Amino acid sequence: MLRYLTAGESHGPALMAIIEGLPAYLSIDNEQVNYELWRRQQGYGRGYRMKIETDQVEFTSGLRFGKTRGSPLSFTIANRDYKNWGPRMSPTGLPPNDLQVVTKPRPGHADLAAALKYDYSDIRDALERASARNTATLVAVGAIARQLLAAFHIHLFSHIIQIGHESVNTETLHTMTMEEMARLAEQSPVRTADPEAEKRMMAAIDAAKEQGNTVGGIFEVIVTGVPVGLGSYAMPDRRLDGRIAGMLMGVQAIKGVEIGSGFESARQLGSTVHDAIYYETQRGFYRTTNGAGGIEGGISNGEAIVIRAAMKPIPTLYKPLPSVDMVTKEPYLATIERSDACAAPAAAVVGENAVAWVIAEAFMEKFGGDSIKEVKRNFESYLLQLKERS
Ligand SMILES: Cc1cc2nc3c(=O)[nH]c(=O)nc-3n(C[C@H](O)[C@H](O)[C@H](O)COP(=O)(O)O)c2cc1C
Ligand SMILES: C=C(O[C@@H]1CC(C(=O)O)=C[C@@H](OP(=O)(O)O)[C@H]1O)C(=O)O
Repeated sequence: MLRYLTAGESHGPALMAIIEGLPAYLSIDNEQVNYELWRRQQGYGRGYRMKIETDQVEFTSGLRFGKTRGSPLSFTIANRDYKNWGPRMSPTGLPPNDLQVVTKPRPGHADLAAALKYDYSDIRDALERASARNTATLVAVGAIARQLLAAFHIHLFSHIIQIGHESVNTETLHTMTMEEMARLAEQSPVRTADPEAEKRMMAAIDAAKEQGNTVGGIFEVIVTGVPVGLGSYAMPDRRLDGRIAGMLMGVQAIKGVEIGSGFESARQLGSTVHDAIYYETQRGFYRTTNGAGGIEGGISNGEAIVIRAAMKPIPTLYKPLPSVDMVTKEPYLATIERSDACAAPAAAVVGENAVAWVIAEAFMEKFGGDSIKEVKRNFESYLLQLKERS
């Protein structure tokens, strides 16, 4: 069983994670992990904080000479901004005399609900962990899972399909191969594969920013090379679609997830939605469409897994919505705080790595072994079983 746990506050000394259950002798390239962390920090619309941070993973256990040893793997990612917060975020000691507690909750953030739930007198105790800063650890965890998947030719990419009202032209995307889409998205400041839409999307972000506003978006994650058979219909919590959706909804500001034709499938007739099954001796079973998005009955069906997630606009607004001070109960207009105007391109990278984790978990459940050699043996034996049926 593969599992992980993360810890860390946004302006505390560091973020950290422990991963347990990786097979021994899996090669881990720390530069690959750093590359994913770098990708998460990019994206048009990000705020000043991203200029302060240069996220880098520092492994502290579980790796020797770049290979896992079957023991828990742990790492930290330093918060460079901590030096600017020092005593105000010190894990030990007393609060400084000049500490200003936060009592003004931002609509759309965790502030009010969390302060009431945990009985906090300082909203900072909520926002530090609620902050999407910790998506850095999630990305690093996913980047490690991704290296396991790559050993079995499973790959992922993501691209933005909508920012505010501006969406990609699906006709344009249909003329491209997945490799082209991935390459174009990688080069785009908003991570979209449609160069025409890119201009409109950047303008939408600029317009929101100028108005002291924020804007959300939709990203798509595509996973290729997943064999038939990950996940199960046997119990709801074993369904691959449910696990992917749960993981993505676990990311800050993600408010909707769909697999394949998703919400659109509710508007279409069954004959349009479902993917006909064909057979040829050379190819075995195959489909010519993928409305199911690669998952049927909670099980991967061998097609590419296609997932979309919707991100709401960032809650911290330069022109804030009305809210009430938790102590005085008086209405206030919040003081201006630095913030992202749009973080959907960054969220796409988070989504991609978060999905990698879920696929790796399901993969290890099916083919799990204590060494990478054992996992490969299990995997290859299953491929032979599939071949016998085709
Ligand atoms: C990559 C990323 C960056 C974010 N940046 C900010 C930000 O700068 N300011 C902000 O108020 N919220 C930001 N958010 C969103 C908040 O973290 C999120 O809305 C908040 O934790 C409340 O959770 P909820 O939206 O899931 O209800 C960001 C989210 C992500 C995924
Ligand atoms: C730090 C990150 O994102 C942060 C997420 C975030 C929030 O409220 O979610 C608020 C902002 O934090 P700060 O107030 O320190 O600028 C973002 O910068 C990051 O992505 O690494």
